[in-house]
Parts: sequence; structure tokens; C-alpha cells
Amino acid sequence: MPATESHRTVVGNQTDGVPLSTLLAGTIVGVYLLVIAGATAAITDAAAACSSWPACGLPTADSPALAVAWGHRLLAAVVGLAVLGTAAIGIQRLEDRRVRVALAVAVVLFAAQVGLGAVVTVTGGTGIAPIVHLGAAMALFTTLVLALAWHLETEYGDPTDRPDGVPQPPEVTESAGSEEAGATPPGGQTGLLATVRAYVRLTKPRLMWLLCLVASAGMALAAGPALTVGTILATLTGGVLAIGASGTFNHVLERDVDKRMQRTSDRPVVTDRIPIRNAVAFGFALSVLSLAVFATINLLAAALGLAAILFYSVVYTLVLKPNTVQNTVIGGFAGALPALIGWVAVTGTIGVPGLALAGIIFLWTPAHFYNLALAYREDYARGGFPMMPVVRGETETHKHILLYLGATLLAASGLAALANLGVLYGATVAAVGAVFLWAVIRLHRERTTNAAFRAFHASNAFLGALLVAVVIDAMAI
Ligand code: HEM
Ligand SMILES: CC(C)=CCC/C(C)=C/CC/C(C)=C/COP(=O)(O)OP(=O)(O)O
Repeated sequence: MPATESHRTVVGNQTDGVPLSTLLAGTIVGVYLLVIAGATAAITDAAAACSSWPACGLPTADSPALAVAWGHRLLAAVVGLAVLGTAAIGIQRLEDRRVRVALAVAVVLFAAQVGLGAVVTVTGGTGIAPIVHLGAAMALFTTLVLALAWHLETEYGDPTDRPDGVPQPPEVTESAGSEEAGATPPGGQTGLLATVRAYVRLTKPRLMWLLCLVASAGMALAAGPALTVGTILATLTGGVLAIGASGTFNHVLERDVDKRMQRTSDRPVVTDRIPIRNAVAFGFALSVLSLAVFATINLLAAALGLAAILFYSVVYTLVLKPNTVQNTVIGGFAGALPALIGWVAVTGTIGVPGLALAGIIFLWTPAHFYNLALAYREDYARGGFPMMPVVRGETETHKHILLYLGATLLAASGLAALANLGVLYGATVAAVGAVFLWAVIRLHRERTTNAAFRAFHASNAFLGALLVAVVIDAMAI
């Protein structure tokens, strides 16, 4: 099982019992809510409905835009106090210059936002002011996330944990010793059922629910309530077959390294439960079926399906994964393609909201996988893979997880504005984003395998909830 439980005894920078990282995290969530509220205000033309500053007419039942405008302003007042308070405490108590500068920049940005907000209001939400206002809000969010990342690094990081160089794969002698490795399959199963299970395992079924949700969100964004059951069924069937095909090729191409890693040493091709030739044939059969199903939708969907299979099987598995620490980041393109496939299945062309959804998946991927890479750090080192924690260490990986989470949240707020998504989407992303952020902060503090698994599950729950909210918001509201 997973890597050893590394745990350092650390004392966080306490502010009368509340660690500064907790204060910063709360402020970040507040600023994020403000970004989302700002995007909602822009969509609902709130500035036109409430065109005086700092107050305007009270909201009524027939003017939801006024309610949005008021909500945005009241939230801005509360969050402004939080930014000022956190910055004052941080600048006073912290020694890390990077964090102090970031907090000072945050205060300046917030002050600028008050003025920009006034300009947006009196110009009725027209011209360039709303774009600058939203951009500055995103800059404020980014500055605070950077402050948190640097603070956590200084407070809880281990400066000695910086392995150098890419691990050298050891000689392949024997399997890593999983109890399940060997000719006898798990639980001693034999016969048809065990063989069927082994083929199902080749298809990496555990990934499918989330990738299907990604494609569903792409379709829902494109079609709204007009989405048909036929398109959904064809797209998801083609998608499941494509994931199965690329998963199968991945098992075949990695059989030698899988043998060295404990987590993977009982895979069906490694244990000879499935002969390589059969696995290859299975992979090609799934590929052909998948492309045939995609082709019934449109040719661009089929081309993207082929690109996804080739990218995951060849580019990621053979080229990126064994050779570069950026394997996960660039590999994120494969996972992002189902978003585009969903969009293209409905429209036949590539469109901006589909690309924005793909961007969310791309940025989310490192925040998702680096947690597992931490939990299986020693296993990946045994396999000779230059995964982020193996090459750059635990502390650097923690920082990257937080920064990619911040970037994912920004992209998610961008999607709200681009695709006119509503309150359900915004509230969901803010709530599950806060849970994911909390799991990542606990990972920094606890530095244990359990904490890495917790953050991994939080990443999946975050994306799952975001995608369900996209589907409901786009189709039903
Ligand atoms: C470079 C990209 C990615 C890498 C390296 C990666 C890696 C992994 C690994 C190693 C596992 C464990 C698999 C297992 O034990 O069976 C996993 C699980 C999973 N991944 Fe990813 N992943 C990536 C992208 C994605 C994407 C794009 C999605 C979906 C949008 C996704 C969704 C999932 C899900 C749902 C699980 C299963 C979680 C569970 O079993 O609880 N992954 N991932
Ligand atoms: C439509 C289509 C084909 C989409 C493909 C997208 C896709 C499957 C993306 C996820 C990539 C992934 C799960 C990698 C798993 O890591 P790994 O292979 O490094 O994991 P391992 O260590 O378990 O082998």
C-alpha cells in the first residue's frame, strides 16, 4: 500500500488560536464568492438596474437584478473588512517578505476595486469598466492564493525535501510483491467471470463516471434544454469505449513498469490473466467501435475521440509519463478532450464555452493527480517515473496543488460569465471549492498519506459537483 506516513511536528503561525492560513483561506473563499457574485451581476445587468453608488433602490420581487446588485455590494463590504483584517494581521506578524508584499498588494487591489465598482455603476455596466473590474477581482483572488501558498510553504514545508534528478528505474527482476500478483487472480477466482472482470479492469472503469460527467456538461452547455437522449447515449457510449480502449493500451504499454509498482503489479496483463495479444486486440476493437459510434454523431467528434485515444495511449503513456515532470500537466489535454467532444457532439464545431470547460478540466488535473502521486510517491519512484513529488519533493508538490486549485477556481468563475450560468452553479462551485481548499490546507499541515487521499477524493467530489451543477443550470434553469 501507499508510501510511509511522513509527519513533522509543526506549529502554525497562530493568531489568538486561529492559524493565519485559516484566516487567509476564509478571506480567499469570501473573495471568490465576490468574483462569482460579480460575474452574476454582469450577466444579470445589475449595474443598469442599480445605477447609483454606494446605494440604490431596494430590491423588489420583480427586480432580481437589484437583489444581485445589493448582494454584491453587501458582500463586498464584508469581504473588504476581511481582506483588510487579514492583511493587517499578516503584515504585522509574518516574516516572509513574499507574503507581506502579496498582502499589501491585495489591500491596494481591493481599494482599486471599490473605485472601479463605482465607475461600473455610474456607467451602467457599459464600456471597459466591468471587464477591468472583473480582471482586478481575479488578480486579487490570485494574489491571496499566492500569499496562502507561500505562507503554507514557509510555515509547514520541509526545505530539505528536495530530491534532485529523475529516478533511475531499477532492473526488472520480479514483481513488487503484491499479494495478488501471479497467475492466480484476486480472491482465487478462475473461469469466465474472473476473465470478464479482468477485461473490465483493462478499461479503467473507475474513471468513467467523472469523464462521462465531463462530456455531459459539454453537451448541456451546448444544447441547453434542447439536448436529446439520442445525443447523450451516443456520446457517452463512444466516450466509454474510447476510455476503455486507451486504458487497455495503457495497461499493455506499461506492463513492465507496472510489474515494479505495488499498486499495479496485479494488473491482468502483468499477471498473464490476459495475454498481451488478446489485450491489444481488445484495445483495437474498442477503438474501432468507439470511433464508429462517434462517427454516427459527426466526424469532428470521431476525430477528437481518436485524438483522445492517441494522446492518452501514445503521447502521455509513452512519451510524457516516463520522461518529464510536466507529464501530468500536459497529460491534462487528454482528460480535457471529452469536454470538447460533448460540445462538438451537439454543435459540430468547436466553441468558446466548450473550450472554457476543457480549460477547467486541464487546470484541475494536477490538483487531482498530484495527491495520488504523493500517496504513491515511493511506488512511482520504484517505477522510475519523474512524478512531481518524486522529482521536486513533497513541499513543492503541495504548493503546486494549491496553485492549480486556485487556477481551476478562476477558470470556473470564467465559465459562469462566458456561459451565463446562474446562482446554482456559482453557489455549488464556491461551496465545494471551499471544501477542496480545506482538504488541501490540511494536506499541507498534516503531510500524511491519509491527508493526500482526502484531498484526492475532495478533488473528485469538487469536479463532480461542479459538472452536475453545469448540467442542471444549463438544462433546467
Ligand atoms: C494526467 C491526467 C490524469 C492522471 C495522471 C490521473 C491519474 C489517476 C490515477 C493513477 C488514478 C487511480 C486509478 C486506479 O487506481 O484505478 C486515478 C483515479 C481517478 N481519476 Fe484520474 N488522472 C488523470 C486525469 C483524470 C481526469 C481528466 C479525470 C476525469 C475528469 C479523472 C478521474 C478520475 C477518477 C474518477 C478516479 C477514480 C477515483 C476513485 O477510484 O475513487 N482523472 N487518476
Ligand atoms: C475520451 C478519452 C479517450 C479520454 C481519455 C482521457 C483520460 C482517460 C484521461 C485520464 C488519464 C488518466 C486516467 C491517466 C491515469 O493515469 P495513469 O495511466 O498514469 O495511471 P496508472 O499509473 O494507474 O497507469
